[in-house]
Amino acid sequence: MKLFTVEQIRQWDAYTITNEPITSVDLMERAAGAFTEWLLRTGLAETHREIFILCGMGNNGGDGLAIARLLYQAGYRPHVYVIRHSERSSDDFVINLQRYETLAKVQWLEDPQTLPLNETGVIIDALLGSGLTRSASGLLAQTIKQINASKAEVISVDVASGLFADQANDPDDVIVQPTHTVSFQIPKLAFLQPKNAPYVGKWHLVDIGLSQAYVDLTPSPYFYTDTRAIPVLPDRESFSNKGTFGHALLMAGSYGKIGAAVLASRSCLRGGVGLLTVQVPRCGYTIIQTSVPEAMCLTDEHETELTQPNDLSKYSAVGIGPGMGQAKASQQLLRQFIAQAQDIPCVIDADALNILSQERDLLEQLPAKTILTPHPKEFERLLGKPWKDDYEKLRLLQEFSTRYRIVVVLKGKHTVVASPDGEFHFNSTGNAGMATGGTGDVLTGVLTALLAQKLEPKEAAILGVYRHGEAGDRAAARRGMVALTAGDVVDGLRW
Ligand SMILES: NC(=O)C1=CN([C@@H]2O[C@H](COP(=O)(O)OP(=O)(O)OC[C@H]3O[C@@H](n4cnc5c(N)ncnc54)[C@H](OP(=O)(O)O)[C@@H]3O)[C@@H](O)[C@H]2O)[C@H](O)CC1
Ligand SMILES: [K+]
Repeated sequence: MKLFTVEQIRQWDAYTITNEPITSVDLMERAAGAFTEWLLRTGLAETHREIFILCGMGNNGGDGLAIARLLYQAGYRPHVYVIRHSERSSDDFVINLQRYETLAKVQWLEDPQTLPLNETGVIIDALLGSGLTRSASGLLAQTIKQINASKAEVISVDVASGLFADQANDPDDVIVQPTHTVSFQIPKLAFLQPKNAPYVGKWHLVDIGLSQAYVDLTPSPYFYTDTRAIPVLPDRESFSNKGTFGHALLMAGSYGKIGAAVLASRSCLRGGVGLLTVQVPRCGYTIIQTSVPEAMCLTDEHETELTQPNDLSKYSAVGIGPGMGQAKASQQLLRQFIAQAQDIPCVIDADALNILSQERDLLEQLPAKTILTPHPKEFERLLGKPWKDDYEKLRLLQEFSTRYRIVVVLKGKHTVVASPDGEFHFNSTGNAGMATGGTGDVLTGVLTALLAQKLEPKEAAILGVYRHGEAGDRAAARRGMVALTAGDVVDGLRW
């Protein structure tokens, strides 16, 4: 799914109004109808619950008033408040105010302290939406503080009031902290940024029928990987043999961390590779041979560390780094590996990334088909500097990916795949149970398997990250997030 900036969403609105055609107030009616249907379907607005609808004077407030009317017509009796936060009001706000007032009165809120909010009620937050132009202050900020203090269930319309939909907020901004955000048509970029988690809650999309033609015509670097957008593996022909699906090499493990090599190997096999060779230090030989009998084991001459370069020419892809440690000899090995692997697709992870951060000249020499898989701390080390906010992080990520012509998988709740063509693909699968040791090694194995099957690095990264998260979701469904281990993620892989 393509994602847009606030300015593009405004143009999308206008394009739909002109080309469908539909009047803007009817489009608002459609948005309010979709929100109300969601609300009634979820049972969050049961009849015994008090419903408070807090409206601004722009189109987000207009949505709030239209929702109030639809609920009223469905038999509910919401308390509707309007806040005078601006000199101006939008035309569709005015129309919807008049329509509501044919049924009941609204209250113009003068003093937020008087709001009778309580924890058994449900608050519909329609103060401000994507039209936010500055941080909330004054009466608006006081109202938002009251909402957050109420402990009521809060449902934000389109976007939490006070949250910028496509740029960073200041750390001390006052922003609604909703339980749910019900957003129109597409997730806003803000929903995918880690620092915004408290200002999004669980987010849901409702379809308001904005023009598909506009989506097709409008370029954007931002994408959300949902089921409709994942790349596919080629079909397995009935005459294929194990050679068809590539021969992968994993270089992983050190004394005390052979488990990382085991996990990456198991997931590489579940990723569909034809043949797998695992290079581990001597101490890992028996472990690999007994716990991953499907793999061939290549033992390093060193007892506890990876040190030995080997002939890479027979491998279709290599994954290097899980559990590898950062011993001097392993640093030298990585240097030799990079020099040798120029024509081989490879995944560089974990300790190998930390070695790259220290030996920065190696970044300039990375093979053309490289995927790096840092978590935020590792990426910060690779950059050599921290970022100011999540959006600056994305800019730096894009610069980094373009400069070194590599795909970077930045791991997190919405893992983002950045590619040298400037695109960002945010992942939609996975869960907090996966924040546990070894899940990164599992991802490295999967990505190596996909590269070995000749997927391009960008497609391999988007698909592998998606399936890895999906496997984690299966594991969480079976065991719960607390009990989830990296091995369960391997078991959850399906294609
Ligand atoms: N395509 C869609 O998704 C549709 C969205 N709809 C809804 O419309 C809003 C966006 O509406 P818009 O009128 O553009 O913006 P807001 O309602 O968010 O804001 C209105 C005005 O508020 C003023 N403003 C902005 N920031 C502040 C602030 N910090 N303090 C006080 N006032 C503020 C500003 O006006 P000024 O002239 O005062 O600057 C804004 O213009 C979207 O989120 C959806 O809910 C449609 O209903 C359907 C299609
Ligand atoms: K809102």
